Amino acid sequence: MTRLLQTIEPILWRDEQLHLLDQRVLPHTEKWLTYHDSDAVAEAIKLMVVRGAPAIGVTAAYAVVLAAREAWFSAGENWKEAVEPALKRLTSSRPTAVNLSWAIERMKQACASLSKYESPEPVLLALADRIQQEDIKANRTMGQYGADLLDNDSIVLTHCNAGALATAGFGTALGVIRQGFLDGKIEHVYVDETRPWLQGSRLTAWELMQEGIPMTLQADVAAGALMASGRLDWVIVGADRIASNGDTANKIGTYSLAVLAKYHGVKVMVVAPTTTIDWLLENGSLIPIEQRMSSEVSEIGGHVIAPVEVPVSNPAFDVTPASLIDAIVTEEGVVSNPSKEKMQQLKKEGK
Ligand SMILES: CSC[C@H]1O[C@H](OP(=O)(O)O)[C@H](O)[C@@H]1O
Repeated sequence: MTRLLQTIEPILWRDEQLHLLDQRVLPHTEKWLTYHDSDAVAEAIKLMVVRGAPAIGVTAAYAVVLAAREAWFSAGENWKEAVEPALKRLTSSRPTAVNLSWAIERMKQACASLSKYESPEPVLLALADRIQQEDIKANRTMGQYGADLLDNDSIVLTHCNAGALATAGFGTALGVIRQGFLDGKIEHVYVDETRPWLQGSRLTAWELMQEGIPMTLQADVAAGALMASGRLDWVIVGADRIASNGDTANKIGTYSLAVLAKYHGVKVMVVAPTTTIDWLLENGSLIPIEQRMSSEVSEIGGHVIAPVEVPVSNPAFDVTPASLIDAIVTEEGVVSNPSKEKMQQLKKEGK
């Protein structure tokens, strides 16, 4: 029987405020932070209190509600002009995940349709709630689409965290792994620790262990040897921005996994809602790659591990060309061996 898993939901709107599960201190501390100011939410996104492309988008939608409330109280009928600067600051909080700008744009379109003489909050809150529920629904749909691609007794590897914590709930890559496990198709999951921010060891391991899904944590650098062993069937990952030809930006290290997978005959599955697809981008070379602070590499848990003032490069994402991807799973359907033509077909026909 398929149990409908009630997974954690890291974003909650309650008592007219936004509550975020602080993912910087998981797995050993479960701490919720409360926000009533959109600039504080922008800072929370930048600092990765909340992270993961879809989760960032849902969070931004609620931050627009907070910004519009403030604009209405401060500027009254001029709230539409007054809200603009806060939305710009929200949009610039992280550059790669297109879900962020997509959600803010969708909320802005709603603002444009509202009367300037009434508080925008009720309508905007209803839309933010809808965006949150749409994400969970999409994740469950993708979970089944992706699980249907798996053979029985599949052994899979995942990188970073594309789980319930990276979304409004259930997860994208982990949604496929959850549904695959529920369908009896997952024998084992290998979890890359995912340096430098350790989303794998701190977040993905936590999610899978809570649900009793058999997994093993490994150092990122162990992935090649695992593939060489011949044991691995799939690499299953999320995405932060997918170009119109299928090139995919995801956590740094994904490209390396895809090259290794091609060499070892392991299949690569990208799982992402269509809100992650940037139809305006010709290819992946145009995806902005976030450069994050040096201390994420030179320190662990606040302990300095490298020489003081060591020069650091810390790109948060890399781009995997569509040619190295076997399947892009969306809530509108699966694109096998993605190409510009096949992505256009998805856009036109959907599922
Ligand atoms: C559900 S996709 C999540 C996606 O976002 C992660 O990046 P970050 O933790 O920096 O927000 C990673 O790329 C995941 O695949």
